[in-house]
Amino acid sequence: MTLHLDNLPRTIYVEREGNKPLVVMIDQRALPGELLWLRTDDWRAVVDAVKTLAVRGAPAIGIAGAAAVMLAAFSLAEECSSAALFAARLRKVAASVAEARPTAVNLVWGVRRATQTAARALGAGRSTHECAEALYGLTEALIAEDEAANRAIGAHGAALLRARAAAAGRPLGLLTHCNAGSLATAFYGTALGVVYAAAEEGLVARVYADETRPVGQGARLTVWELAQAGVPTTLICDNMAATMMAAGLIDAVVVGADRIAANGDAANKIGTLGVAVLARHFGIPFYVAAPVSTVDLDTPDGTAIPIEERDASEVLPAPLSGVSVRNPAFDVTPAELITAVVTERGAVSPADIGSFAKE
Ligand SMILES: CSC[C@H]1O[C@H](OP(=O)(O)O)[C@H](O)[C@@H]1O
Repeated sequence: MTLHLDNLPRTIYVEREGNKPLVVMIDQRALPGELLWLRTDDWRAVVDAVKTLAVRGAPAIGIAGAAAVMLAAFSLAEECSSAALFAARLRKVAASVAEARPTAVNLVWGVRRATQTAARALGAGRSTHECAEALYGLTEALIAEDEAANRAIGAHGAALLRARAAAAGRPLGLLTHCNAGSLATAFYGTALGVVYAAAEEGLVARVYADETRPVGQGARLTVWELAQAGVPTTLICDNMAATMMAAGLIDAVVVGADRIAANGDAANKIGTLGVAVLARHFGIPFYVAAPVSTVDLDTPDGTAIPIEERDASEVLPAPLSGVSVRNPAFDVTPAELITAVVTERGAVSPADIGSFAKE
């Protein structure tokens, strides 16, 4: 299968306009209709983009978190008369950025990478402007690190699917939920990174993409991304997954994750748990693809993962009197329903993810 990954735009990156740093992000709210870009030097605009899902996906919002702290550092270096005041105000901004969305641990991880870099720079006697420049360098490094991790995840995931395709004697039908693709990362994607790597080996016959209500990351983002890349794709409603599995069309499920607890329980887009239960019923392997930065050793199990409750209007745009709405943006798949977690370091049983991530 000839892929066209060069058709995929980069999701988030940084650039200079003169000396001014800019964060450039695809505004994913406009896809698939329009490819629009947000370009800003204001950290508050980056936080708003995360909150409004203009930029979304665990690794992508981790990078956005670090980038927002970086933009704040450049502004504060101009405003603050002392390093102490700069440090205090940067810490306050960082805390605000980290609160933008609660479930994906990558956001806190990205902000922490930035605050640690800033503390090291200031501790080494660097100026506040030099500290801001160090954060710009960090943001570029995180973007490169993320893409490299995604390509490694893809390779490890393709190895698993190679064995499945060999056993089946044919290319595979895969199901995915939400968007854990290039659009959810700096580039290439995690679950879709596995798809791309496997597709390049001729291991993929077709991807079945859940529409993923209520925000439609599958219907708006995944099918657009896979079509751009040239992967045969079928869009299905979320309530069709069982029928596709019963018809023997699905050989494996590959999804992303927003936070993986120390015991291997994994939080991902709402609806993932249902897919995992169905996969278990039909004897279909269920893979979670995520970088090690998505593993949160401070969260012992899935019950401790904070689940974002988003606005009711995403589910019911016109409120009905007497009708309440729930809109949890994520659910938690227990480790026992996960066949393997595929990371950049390799594939591992979810039960072993804690020790694996510590290495
Ligand atoms: C590669 S992780 C992507 C992950 O993030 C999505 O959530 P959201 O679109 O709300 O940021 C979804 O859970 C994906 O699996």
